[in-house]
Amino acid sequence: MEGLASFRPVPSFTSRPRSSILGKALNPRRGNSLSLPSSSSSNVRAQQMESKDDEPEPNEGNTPRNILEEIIWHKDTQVAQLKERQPLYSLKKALDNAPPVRDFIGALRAANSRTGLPGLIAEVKKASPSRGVLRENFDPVEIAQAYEKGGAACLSVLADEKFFQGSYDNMMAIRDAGVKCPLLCKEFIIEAWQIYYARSKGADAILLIAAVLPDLDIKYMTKICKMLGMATLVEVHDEREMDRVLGIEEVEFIGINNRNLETFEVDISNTKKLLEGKRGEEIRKRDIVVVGESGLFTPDDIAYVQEAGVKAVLVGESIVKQSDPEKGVAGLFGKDISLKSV
Ligand SMILES: O=P(O)(O)OC[C@@H](O)[C@@H](O)c1c[nH]c2ccccc12
Repeated sequence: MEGLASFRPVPSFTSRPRSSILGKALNPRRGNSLSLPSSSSSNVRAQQMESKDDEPEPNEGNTPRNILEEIIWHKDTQVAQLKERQPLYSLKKALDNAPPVRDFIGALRAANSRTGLPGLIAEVKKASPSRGVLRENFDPVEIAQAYEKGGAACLSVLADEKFFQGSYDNMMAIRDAGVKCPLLCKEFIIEAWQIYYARSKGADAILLIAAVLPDLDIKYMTKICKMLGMATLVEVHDEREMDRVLGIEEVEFIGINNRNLETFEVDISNTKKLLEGKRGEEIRKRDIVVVGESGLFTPDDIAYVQEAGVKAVLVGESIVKQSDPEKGVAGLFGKDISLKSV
């Protein structure tokens, strides 16, 4: 597989990566369906759904097989357009004006030792493909400030517009409003260009999804983040992905998503399963910070994933839905974890 790593050195990166998910079946750049517009892909899907046959339709590689593929497909087209407007060389210049990077992992560790509970990455999330709109009156800055007051160590800000109704403007507005929590840019990253873009918009950390990227890309992108002073949260969902990611020595920050991004099923015992036995041992030995992600609603849920070995949690729905997200944080942990509580 031709990965990003083959395009090193970093500064001259211009080529497009081939992410594993694109390569699997539906790279829109390959085969007969170059840059298929989403409208036509949904037409194809609609036709397939009308089929009376229960057998899965043979996928010609011209329609996404699940939501994650659909998102990645769309992202691919979107990034190509953005890159044209702002090529890497000009993006790199813009980095000089970006706000200084904050220590994302350090903030989580500090919160963990301060409270004795997992550090909270509170997510500024308006909507998701699985849950629809979570909050109608959505003021990202107000929510971010409430999370911070409530004791969140870090924030995650959705940047994807089409599927999550997020934006980079939200991230910048939160930074400009004086919020001190380090920011994770919640985006579907398929190209190194996006990392520079996220940094230029004030991100302190990015997410890499193991289901989307081959190992070489994860390794290469992690190195770029390090060079930029950012943290890289590498997200896994199953044992196979965890083992792949543990095989990459640069990785020091892992998220276990309890939600399957292909089916949307959520099961918080996934965090426990992936931290059992040898995997957990290695994680402790390497002092990797693990984040329990998705589907966490109650103090019992937090205690359960903490017991499993996480030092941090990533929470969106349960706190963003509260009329007062600051109180939502206290409710989630079963106690006041704000700075004023100690
Ligand atoms: O709203 P929840 O269930 O608390 O989940 C938050 C976060 O884990 C989830 O938004 C998430 C985790 N990994 C992702 C990758 C892409 C988009 C979203 C996500």
